[in-house]
Amino acid sequence: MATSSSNGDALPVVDLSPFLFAGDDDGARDSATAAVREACVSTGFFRVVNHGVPRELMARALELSAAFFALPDEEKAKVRPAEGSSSSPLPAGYARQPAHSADKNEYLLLFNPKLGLDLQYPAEPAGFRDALEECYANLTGLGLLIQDVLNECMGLPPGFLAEYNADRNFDFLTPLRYFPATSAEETNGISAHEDGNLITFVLQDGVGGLEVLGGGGGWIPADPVEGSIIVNIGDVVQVLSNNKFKSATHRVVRKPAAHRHSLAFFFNLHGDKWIEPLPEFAGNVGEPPRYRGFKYDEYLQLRMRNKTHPPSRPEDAVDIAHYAI
Ligand SMILES: O=C(O)CCC(=O)C(=O)O
Ligand SMILES: [Fe+2]
Repeated sequence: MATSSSNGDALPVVDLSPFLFAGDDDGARDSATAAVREACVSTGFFRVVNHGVPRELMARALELSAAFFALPDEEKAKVRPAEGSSSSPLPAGYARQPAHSADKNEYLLLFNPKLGLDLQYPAEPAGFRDALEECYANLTGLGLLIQDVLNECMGLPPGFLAEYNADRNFDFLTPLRYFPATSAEETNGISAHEDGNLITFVLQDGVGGLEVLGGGGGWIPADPVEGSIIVNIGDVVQVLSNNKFKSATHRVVRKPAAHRHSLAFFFNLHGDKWIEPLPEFAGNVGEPPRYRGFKYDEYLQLRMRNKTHPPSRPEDAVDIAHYAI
């Protein structure tokens, strides 16, 4: 079976084995592709299994991440390239959300290890850096695979997205730690948002709290299922598809008495790329474009400003509606 909705799982589940192992018939690929398409036009959120990323690596990376975030603040603060010393697309390394932010988490922002940026990867705990680099490589491979599936779902010429999004230097990996909820009212871990990139992968520990906004307006839990990876579609795909494919609205609700750890990987477009609805979803089908064109880096910087200088009113944060026509 290519797809299933396993017992009690609120998310569509897509089995990627037909794409990874030779010998599978086209029918299994077609039904997995159809399941991805259905998820993309409804919520932009699904779960993948048999994705090829080793279970052992996922568990090891999350465990070492918990050990890193348990280090004293002054140790964590060392994992930060000096201001102006680095050429990363966004500020790399360790950061904690500002105290006045509604988001209650701390994170590492890690770019392609091949960029050779000093001090963005932690030296402690032992083995963490290796695990992160392995995750980076594995999740890049998964991004390339899902991108090809999306290309098919969108009915684009073969290899179109792979060529449009061929540069891998703006992808980033973020280990995150959410603080335990302190009261029944104070549970926000990450406010409802959409991701700016193409495709996001989330690996999570057993605590739970990630939720996606369903078509009917209710929040659907993306419960932890060992070995599975959560996939969500981001703004780049929503703009290219002229709103046909949804950039998933999601949030993290904090639980009492437990830190939550996750690893999110953002398969992303290079900042120099121009982005606007593709003719296949606009002019060619008689639809007006729903977004004006923009250089992607402008949007990335505006989004980072939301984090470093959170506006006092959440509705003033810049999101993709900024470019809507
Ligand atoms: O930690 C998670 O589960 C999700 C993180 C997230 O949505 C983000 O960093 O954009
Ligand atoms: Fe997100």
